[in-house]
Amino acid sequence: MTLMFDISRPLVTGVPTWPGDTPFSYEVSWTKEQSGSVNVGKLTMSIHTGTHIDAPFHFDNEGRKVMELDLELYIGLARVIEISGTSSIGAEELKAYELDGITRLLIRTNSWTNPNEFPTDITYLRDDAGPYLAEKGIRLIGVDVPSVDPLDSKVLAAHHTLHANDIHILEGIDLANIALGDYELIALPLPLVEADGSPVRAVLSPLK
Ligand SMILES: Nc1ccccc1C(=O)C[C@H](N)C(=O)O
Ligand SMILES: [Zn+2]
Ligand SMILES: [Zn+2]
Repeated sequence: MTLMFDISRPLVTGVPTWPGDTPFSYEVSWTKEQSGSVNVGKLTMSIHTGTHIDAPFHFDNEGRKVMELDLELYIGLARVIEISGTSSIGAEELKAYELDGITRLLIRTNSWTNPNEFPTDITYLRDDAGPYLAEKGIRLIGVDVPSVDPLDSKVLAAHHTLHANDIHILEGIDLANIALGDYELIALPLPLVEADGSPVRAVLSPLK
């Protein structure tokens, strides 16, 4: 039996976006009747909608763009852990978890409680999370919230410290129905050459 768990948030009209950011829209801009053969869709969205990855260019003008990222980090063994009921996560909380040999870590914070609304308060990563995770060999961090920083942060300390420690960022995954443990993750970004991030279809498969 091949099981695959979809941990992506559906992209649909009305999906929550960052306050002030571009609303998501899909429309058939050229109908089958008009074209004579096919329906042709048009997509308008902020890249930071739903389940997506950030490229360093998102928070650093000199940073790498999507096509320059390490593709192999978005496929492979990932561990899903839960750290909930805390307003932030740093080395202290992370120390409780066995992370040896783990490259990709997905954290269920359970702090985005209503998926139909943009959250007002989320569990974020503190400055010492990046260095601690890097020391453990983590290269990709995934969270079930729209940001690794506080929603009102302008300095984006977690984004910067994760990047400085060579850790790639995956945001907005949906881990609500996923049992904790190890999986094969696939969350490939689109080949957007100039982009600051990319929507991803993120899935977890049980290990064989
Ligand atoms: N889209 C935005 C609009 C305004 C201010 C921030 C954002 C963000 O996307 C930041 C967030 N940390 C993110 O990486 O998704
Ligand atoms: Zn983002
Ligand atoms: Zn981000």
